[in-house]
Amino acid sequence: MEIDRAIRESADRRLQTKYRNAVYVIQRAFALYPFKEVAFSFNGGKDSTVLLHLLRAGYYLHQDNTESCKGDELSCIQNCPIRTIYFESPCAFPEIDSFTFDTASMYGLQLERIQSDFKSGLEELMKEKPTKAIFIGTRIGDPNAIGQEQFSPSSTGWPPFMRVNPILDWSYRDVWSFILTCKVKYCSLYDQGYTSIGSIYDTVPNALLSMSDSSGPKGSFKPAYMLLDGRLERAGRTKRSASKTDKKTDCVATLDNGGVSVDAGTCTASIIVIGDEILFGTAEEKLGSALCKKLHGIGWQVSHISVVPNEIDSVAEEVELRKSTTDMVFIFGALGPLPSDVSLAGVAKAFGVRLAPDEEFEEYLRKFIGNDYTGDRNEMALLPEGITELLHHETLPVPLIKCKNVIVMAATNGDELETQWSCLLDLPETPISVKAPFFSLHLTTLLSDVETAKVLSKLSIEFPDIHKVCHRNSRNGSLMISFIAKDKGRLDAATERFFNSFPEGSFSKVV
Ligand SMILES: Cc1cc2nc3c(=O)[nH]c(=O)nc-3n(C[C@H](O)[C@H](O)[C@H](O)COP(=O)(O)O)c2cc1C
Ligand SMILES: Nc1ncnc2c1ncn2[C@@H]1O[C@H](COP(=O)(O)OP(=O)(O)OP(=O)(O)O)[C@@H](O)[C@H]1O
Ligand SMILES: [Mg+2]
Repeated sequence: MEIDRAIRESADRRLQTKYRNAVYVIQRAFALYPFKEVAFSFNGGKDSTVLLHLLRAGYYLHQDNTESCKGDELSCIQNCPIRTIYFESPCAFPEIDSFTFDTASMYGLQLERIQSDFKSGLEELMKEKPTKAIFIGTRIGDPNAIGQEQFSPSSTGWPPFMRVNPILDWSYRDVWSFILTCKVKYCSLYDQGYTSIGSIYDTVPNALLSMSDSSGPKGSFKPAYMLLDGRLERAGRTKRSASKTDKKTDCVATLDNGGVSVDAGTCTASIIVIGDEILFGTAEEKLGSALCKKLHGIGWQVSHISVVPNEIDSVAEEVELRKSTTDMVFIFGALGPLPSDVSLAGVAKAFGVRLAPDEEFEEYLRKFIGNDYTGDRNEMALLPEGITELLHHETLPVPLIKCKNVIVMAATNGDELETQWSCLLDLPETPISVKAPFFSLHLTTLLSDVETAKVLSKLSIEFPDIHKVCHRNSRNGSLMISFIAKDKGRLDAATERFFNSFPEGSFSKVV
């Protein structure tokens, strides 16, 4: 069978492994479900094109080989008459439509064209023809891949079937290595700079493949397989706005402040420090406090700093709690190859996903660590599956890791934090938006706690929006009081009311 032969004859060990694993998943599915109750979701895209040929290989290997291919060329090519569903749309590219139809007819696929949306289309399909499993070309990194495994039951609210994702762990590069190694046809749009294809309204060629600057005529693009950084595969897809349930929408409205974009509201952060060394008293916690200062400096409010032991469950519990109550969670510590380095496992557990090898991160580590970095199963390259974004800045040897609204900081001291923080803010698409600043007034007084307490309590009722922070450095020394707020007018009104409640000269301002 030509696909199996092409892969076996190639010298690409990585591709051979990916191929073997995907074909194994396909063979398992063919063994588990009756062939008539299995469908292939095919849309002419590159991922489903790869899947088509894997299915042909998997079906060929699953069957008695002599049965399925008797030397007749046509029967060998059309060896997998699998039910194939295509959800048609008036917004699809004509090139996608024609490639889908031509390919289905060339390989003898039993095409079922569906005119409604995915969910209602599948509901209808299930009524007409029992369907137990559907092969889908979803890959890690696709927005809908989060939490999926190679076999994942359809979601609640969807008709019941098994989603079979044989190429879930394939990278962008794996997809193109397969297509080019097997020399199979693909949709012509990929030769015009499209790297991931949605509808005609939300898809343009990937600007990273543009040749207008140097190598080619204006307005032309290199083919999709020339894209070096697979993470930018969806750069030609216009972004959807954040969902209403996404807490980050609180931070969306922006004011323009002399060229620096400043968000109007406040964002909240929590900081989790993972450190047995702190809990055992052998080291002091410094990074949390330093980051707190930095966040305050850009108008963010830190609502919680915690120190947890180096245990997966403790980290997972804390992350789970904080990720849903604050806009951003920052984690320090427990990052690396040591047994105590549990931060990423804790984050994965908190989000209910597994740790999976990340090819891009692996490459950064290999460059950074060099010869000591061995094998593609190195544990340091295992990242929470489907939720990880690498935040790369040219100053950093290895990108920072962001999983949804959790950022795992690699800093182990103040200097490193300084660098990573600057890089984080300097990213073109930084997840940390600068907010309107806090205004504050800091005072000291020799008045007793009892004398000030009553006035402060009354002030809290009238000015609940003003933070009042009181502390002392010694029991007999002066009391320090800070008033902090975003609204300068309210801050002035509150402090004036406060001053008026005491004899003149009771307070000194601290600059
Ligand atoms: C055959 C098939 C099965 C799907 N099953 C589910 C599902 O069980 N749960 C779900 O939330 N979405 C399901 N989807 C929708 C996909 O998650 C996703 O929204 C769709 O592929 C569109 O991707 P896009 O928004 O990136 O274009 C399914 C889609 C297809 C084609
Ligand atoms: N209109 C559709 N009809 C049938 N299956 C679809 C459709 N849209 C998506 N799918 C399924 O979802 C998978 C993932 O879609 P996705 O758009 O990410 O990949 P692709 O279209 O194969 O490649 P690309 O990322 O280049 O667009 C497809 O491989 C296919 O299995
Ligand atoms: Mg697509």
